[in-house]
Amino acid sequence: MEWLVSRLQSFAHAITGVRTLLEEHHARLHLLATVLVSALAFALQISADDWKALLLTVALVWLAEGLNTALEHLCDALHPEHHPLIGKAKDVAAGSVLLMAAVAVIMAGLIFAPYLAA
Ligand SMILES: Nc1ncnc2c1ncn2[C@@H]1O[C@H](COP(=O)(O)OP(=O)(O)OP(=O)(O)O)[C@@H](O)[C@H]1O
Repeated sequence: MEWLVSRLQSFAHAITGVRTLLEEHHARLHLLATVLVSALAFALQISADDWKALLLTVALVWLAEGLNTALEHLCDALHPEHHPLIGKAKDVAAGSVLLMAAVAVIMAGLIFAPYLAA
């Protein structure tokens, strides 16, 4: 029973983490993009394989954004003062989100183009 309560508490913490992530401006943009892309995929009735590629891409963008946000909070807690390495760490994390978002745009183009052209 104690084990179950502890697992449920961990789950609740994870839900809190998702809510905290959604307070971020960029995460809200990702949410909007996720909803729009999913709506388009439903409307175009894309294949199961295309859904798999799309969901994996969306998940990777969320993973990058979540880790970026976590790292920002960690940096701010551990070293609130300005430091060049903190700046570098934040820039690299933000850069990986940017790269992943660019890949996601290309992926969306590759997936949707054949349906839109048909
Ligand atoms: N403590 C710091 N030391 C050095 N540079 C910093 C520091 N904090 C932020 N920076 C620089 O400012 C940039 C923006 O940092 P910030 O934490 O505001 O991220 P952000 O992506 O603008 O956040 P948000 O998601 O709130 O828009 C960083 O990428 C980094 O270049």
